[in-house]
Amino acid sequence: MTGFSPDITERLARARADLRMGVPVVLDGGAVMLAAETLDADRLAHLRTLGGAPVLAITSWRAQTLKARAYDGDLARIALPLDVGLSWVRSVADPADDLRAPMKGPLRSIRDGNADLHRAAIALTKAARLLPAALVLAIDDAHGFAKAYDLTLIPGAAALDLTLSPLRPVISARLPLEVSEAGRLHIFRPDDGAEEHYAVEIGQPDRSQPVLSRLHSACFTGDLLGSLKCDCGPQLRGALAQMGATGAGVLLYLNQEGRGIGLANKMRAYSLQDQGFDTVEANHRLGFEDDERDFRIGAEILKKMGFSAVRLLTNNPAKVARMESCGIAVVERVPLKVGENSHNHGYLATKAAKSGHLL
Ligand SMILES: Nc1nc2c(ncn2[C@@H]2O[C@H](COP(=O)(O)OP(=O)(O)OP(=O)(O)O)[C@@H](O)[C@H]2O)c(=O)[nH]1
Ligand SMILES: [Zn+2]
Repeated sequence: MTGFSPDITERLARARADLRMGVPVVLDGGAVMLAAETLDADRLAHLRTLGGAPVLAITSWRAQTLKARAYDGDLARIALPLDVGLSWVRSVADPADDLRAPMKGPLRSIRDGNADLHRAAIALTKAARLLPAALVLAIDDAHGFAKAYDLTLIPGAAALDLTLSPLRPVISARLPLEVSEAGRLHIFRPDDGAEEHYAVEIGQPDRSQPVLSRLHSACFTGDLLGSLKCDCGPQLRGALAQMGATGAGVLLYLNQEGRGIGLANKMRAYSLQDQGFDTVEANHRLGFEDDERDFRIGAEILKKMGFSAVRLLTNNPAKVARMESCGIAVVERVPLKVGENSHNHGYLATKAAKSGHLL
């Protein structure tokens, strides 16, 4: 019982908002962190006055591109040299200028300190949809430090805890659509203050039978702008059309833009793709996994709506496996091959070759 005080989930939501503004966050367990992307000169100067040995925590993907050592598996910790400023931090975190100015180093990786706290710091920057890089300084008295500077304090372990925030149905209303007049839009809101997700229900699907279903990940560029770089827009409309034609279905619109890295990072990935990297390489150069989505959200919404079995519209076998592992039976994979063009041909081929998508 915390009464008026924010619980851990709510503190994490605050921490994400703080990091997006450039405000430091304190990790219980002994560290203060700042997101590399939103760091400014003033706060970097302040960090310097605190003494100690700040490190820039990056993922091993990013370290690989920078040819820096990653001693902790998925994590690399780079010592912050004494004589560097904001532009050094930015250039380690952001691959935009890698090709133009490849030398950031030599970068000295460290082995000491609490690796889990550094991991938590990176997880928080990802959750804030920023570049996955955090400046971290060990401190002795986390509680006192947070109080002195009026900073959000979170248990470091909470950022590493992958439990799914509960999702609550907010409202649903009738929504006649071009594909079917019997449409209904449901809104689901996570307790942790993150993005809402939507379910479009077509007709009145029988809850005791497998429902024709699509888990669609948000793609602002494809869904709304008609981008030719991917196949999302035609897949969205194609899935709805099939549901309309058969009279029943449920399309989940999951706000996990850019396979979970956010629109700004997706545009960074597009910019790298213009330099010749493919969709998977671009994610890795930025420091991300190739897919950062959490499909438990989709499974949770289906269960909340009373569905336990689906005929899943997808070309992605990993999606099928993740639904099954979350307790949703996928009785059939229904292929959804639409929207191939000369611009997205390479993208679709890369997904087939590297991500296991079926052509
Ligand atoms: N990071 C990144 N995300 C992309 C890129 N192109 C599209 N996306 C995002 O990828 C998501 C769509 O995922 P896809 O990999 O196309 O397809 P899928 O959902 O895995 O599989 P299907 O069910 O077959 O469509 C959307 O969130 C898009 O915003 C890209 O080049 N980089
Ligand atoms: Zn897309």
